[in-house]
Amino acid sequence: MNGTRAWIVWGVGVFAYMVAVTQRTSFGVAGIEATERFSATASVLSVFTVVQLLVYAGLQIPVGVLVDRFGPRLLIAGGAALMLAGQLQLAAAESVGAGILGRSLVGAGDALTFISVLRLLPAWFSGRKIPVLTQYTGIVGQLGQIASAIPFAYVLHRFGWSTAFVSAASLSLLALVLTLACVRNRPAGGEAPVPLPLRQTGTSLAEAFAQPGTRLGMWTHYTVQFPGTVFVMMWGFPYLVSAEGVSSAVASGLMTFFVVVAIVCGPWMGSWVGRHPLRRSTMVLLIAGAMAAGWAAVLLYPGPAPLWLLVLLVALLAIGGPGSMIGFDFARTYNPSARLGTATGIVNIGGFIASLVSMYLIGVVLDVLNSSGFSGGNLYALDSFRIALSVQFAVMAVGVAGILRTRGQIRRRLADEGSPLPPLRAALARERQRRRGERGGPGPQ
Ligand SMILES: N[C@@H](Cc1c[nH]cn1)C(=O)NCC(=O)O
Repeated sequence: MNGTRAWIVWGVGVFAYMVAVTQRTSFGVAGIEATERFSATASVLSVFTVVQLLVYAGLQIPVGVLVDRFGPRLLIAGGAALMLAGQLQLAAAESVGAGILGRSLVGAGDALTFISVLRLLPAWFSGRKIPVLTQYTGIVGQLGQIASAIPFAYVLHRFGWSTAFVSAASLSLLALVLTLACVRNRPAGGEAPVPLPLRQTGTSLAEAFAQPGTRLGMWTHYTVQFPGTVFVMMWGFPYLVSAEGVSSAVASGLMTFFVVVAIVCGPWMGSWVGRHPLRRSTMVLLIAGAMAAGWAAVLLYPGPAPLWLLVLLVALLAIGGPGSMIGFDFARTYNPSARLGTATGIVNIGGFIASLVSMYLIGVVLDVLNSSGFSGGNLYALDSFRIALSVQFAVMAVGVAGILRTRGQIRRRLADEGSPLPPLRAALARERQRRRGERGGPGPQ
């Protein structure tokens, strides 16, 4: 199944996703210009991002249902068309309302893209390649963030607002044309999943949600995706610069390091998941524990944290991106192909809901501490951030509880079906023997 054609289809799909990430992150780069163009305060500007993320999260389940019904090609093309329209609208917008309309269109187009690209994988590839390619899809997509941080920012500063957003829009036009020309839902002669009658769509959604594997995927995505998203999309920069006292250049360097770590870890995690499908949730819990330990170390450090500790924190937060992709692997392995898009949509909501809730709560706590006088007039004081960022432990605890509950349900089902999960110690011993065997040592006794 994995011929040249499959690589072309996946390559174009990933390009479309990378362009979606560029459009998603382009507005963040243009914050200062946006303040001037729309004569808006910081909180009005944050509405642009919140609305965009709300549209994105709100559309995940409808998009999942649509991708099962109409196939990924139409949705990836539709996503590119919406983002093209959104960025052109933003290029011309001169009022806050017109700008928010543009960002909403971008959020909607973005929502259509990622789960549709993931939906191409089981149609064009097989076996252990799928978790690895799932990781690569996420990784290559993140390069879109670099495209908005460097070339988009250059065009914005050199040629101005409208030229920059029209240039960004042209990337979506290219993605649209390439998708229509190269992407097919499945190989020629491949079996098309029988589309469900419309009235069964609700049943399929309920069945996807009732499957504990889907909910395990959703809680996985919820638990390990949000700390990195909150850091990169909203609070990381003000925290590093205003509270920890690092320079803007160092803060930018740490943000770039974040992308690099996610890129380096993804393939390794994909192949690990392919080899240990029964230990995926353990890996997720380890990642969550490491992220919580990283934040605890930084927040409890007396005074500003040393740079090495901030570097370690950023590395741990970055691992959450590839870690959250394990959630999609749960959706794929526990659902039949006909409702895979729906299940993927449910999973993808998790991390974005947790991110929105955390971003909002951190802002509220900072505001309350400032208006009570605790912050001494500095909204972004280190001690205020220590308290506000601790909100994330509570959000994460909810996710960990969800993971433990759903994985317990799955394990009980496996035991009832007569194939209980072997203890972790036995699995690790088997893995050691396998490695010894690979190195030419004595094989299993
Ligand atoms: N977890 C992210 C993608 C990712 C992969 N590696 C680092 N980040 C995710 O869920 N993405 C959904 C999307 O639409 O981007």
